[in-house]
Amino acid sequence: MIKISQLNIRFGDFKAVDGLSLDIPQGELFGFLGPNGAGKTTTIRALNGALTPTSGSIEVLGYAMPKELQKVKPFIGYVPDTENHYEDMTGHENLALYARLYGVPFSEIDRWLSVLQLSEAAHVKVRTYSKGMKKKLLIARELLHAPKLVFFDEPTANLDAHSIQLVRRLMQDLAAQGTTVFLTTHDMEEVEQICDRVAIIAKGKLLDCDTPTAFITRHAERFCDVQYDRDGVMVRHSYHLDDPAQRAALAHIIQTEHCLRVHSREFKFEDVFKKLTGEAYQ
Ligand SMILES: Nc1ncnc2c1ncn2[C@@H]1O[C@H](COP(=O)(O)OP(=O)(O)OP(=O)(O)O)[C@@H](O)[C@H]1O
Repeated sequence: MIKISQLNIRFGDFKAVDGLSLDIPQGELFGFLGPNGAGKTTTIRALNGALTPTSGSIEVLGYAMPKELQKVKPFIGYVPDTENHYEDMTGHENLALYARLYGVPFSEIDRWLSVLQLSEAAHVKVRTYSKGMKKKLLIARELLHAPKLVFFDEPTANLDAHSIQLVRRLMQDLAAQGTTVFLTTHDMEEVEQICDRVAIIAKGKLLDCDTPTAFITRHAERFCDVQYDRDGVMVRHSYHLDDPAQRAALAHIIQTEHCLRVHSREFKFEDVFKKLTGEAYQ
């Protein structure tokens, strides 16, 4: 579905993407993560054919990019992180423009407005829409032509809790139906909740690629926090459970001290991300 081999993208002397290789099968909900400036948007632009790589190769749906962009374009949806609607037109009119462009029946407009819970606002000018409504209209627009691959750039930023759940479920449904979902997000809870596989990049380089669970298992640092009362003074201490000496020290404290609290720390995907991208866990 997507095959990236040894991708390099330079801006002058600056390497924005550095030797990136990825293989993403059809129907996968793939998370593409990295700190600010890591090279995510640059990579997505190359995958969309908006930018020609310095070297390396990209294949999307079996077509070479950017050479065969026109052939692959009808099968791709791209939900950018900023809206670009015609504000003086209604939501329905905005979608109608795209429906005509892609030869999609108008019944699909009503269906997608309903899926994104925008039916009531269908005939209201987009100018009056809230930020969240504009984002949802953007998603409806990019799904209208039933693409086989959809790029979502921060789709749940600025959405309320209800809409976040709606959009996350929608991405999961799309993947379950065989659409490949390429998701960029800074929301680590989202990644843990919905992604099948995740790639983390930093400074243009791939750090690791796997399932969220495998990331946690491989990179987890296990800590136990203890509080005990020693002669009327509250002592707090953390033990690294991967260190045999600290495990023994913890066992000793539990046996000999009056422990008030023994608490193993939860290691989340966010902690893995921070660890891999340079922010220490402790
Ligand atoms: N057209 C350009 N010319 C020069 N440098 C660029 C250009 N586009 C991007 N860059 C640089 O490439 C690097 C990667 O940028 P990119 O936008 O891909 O990062 P990102 O991972 O999407 O970041 P964010 O999470 O902040 O959106 C940055 O240092 C950016 O300044």
